[in-house]
Amino acid sequence: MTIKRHDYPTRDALAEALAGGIAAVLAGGIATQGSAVLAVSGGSTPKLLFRHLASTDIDWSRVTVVLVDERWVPETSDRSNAALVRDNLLRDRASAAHLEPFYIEGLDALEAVGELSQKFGAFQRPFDVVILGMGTDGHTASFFPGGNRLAAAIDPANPEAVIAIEAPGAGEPRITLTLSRLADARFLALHIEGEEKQVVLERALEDGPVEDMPVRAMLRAPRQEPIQVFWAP
Ligand SMILES: O=C(O)[C@H](O)[C@@H](O)[C@H](O)[C@H](O)COP(=O)(O)O
Repeated sequence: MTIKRHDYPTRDALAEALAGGIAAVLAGGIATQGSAVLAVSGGSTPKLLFRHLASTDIDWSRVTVVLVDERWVPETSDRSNAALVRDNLLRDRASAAHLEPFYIEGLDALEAVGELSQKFGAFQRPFDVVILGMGTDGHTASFFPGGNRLAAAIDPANPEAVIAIEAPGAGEPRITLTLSRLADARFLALHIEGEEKQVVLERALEDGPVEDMPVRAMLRAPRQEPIQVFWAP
């Protein structure tokens, strides 16, 4: 397992640096492929990062933004990751980017999986950039301890792009990109903040079952490049 730590004195300094790094990788993807895919997490941590990223000067019209995972709620819900991205990332210069959300009105997460798997399975591989978060229970994406499809979600040989998952700590049912779609990203960052998450990360880096702390599956995934861990107090 290789990680590279990037520690910053403040969350704002972290957001500025990480936004700059993401923008550079996306610009490289656009230059070489003509377009780029950025996969982002929801939750509370990425808001400041999104604000910084939105003002970076790249050709956002060539960027497709996808969600690492989504809570199965409409965009009118304040739990919607798609709404978080629309409100905080798809603005300023980044308003030209295209968001490909997961939520489909009228279907539950399980019913939507077939259509979503097809759609997201057809996306270019690998993604240019994947930004992960982490919960204090050791989940990342929607790979939750006790998740009903956790084994399939973190199976590196699973050919499916997305999976529906429910877990005691997850709130509503969720849709998540699978580990196999996330782990081969050209630039893969774990964005965590606060002392508590630092301690959780240290525990995750120790030996122990992935089922207890599913972020381990990502930290242990074989990669050419290290996972870039961005942390601020
Ligand atoms: O939709 C989600 O909940 C996420 O994508 C999830 O994996 C998130 O990254 C972590 O739960 C951290 O969340 P916080 O940033 O709120 O601590």
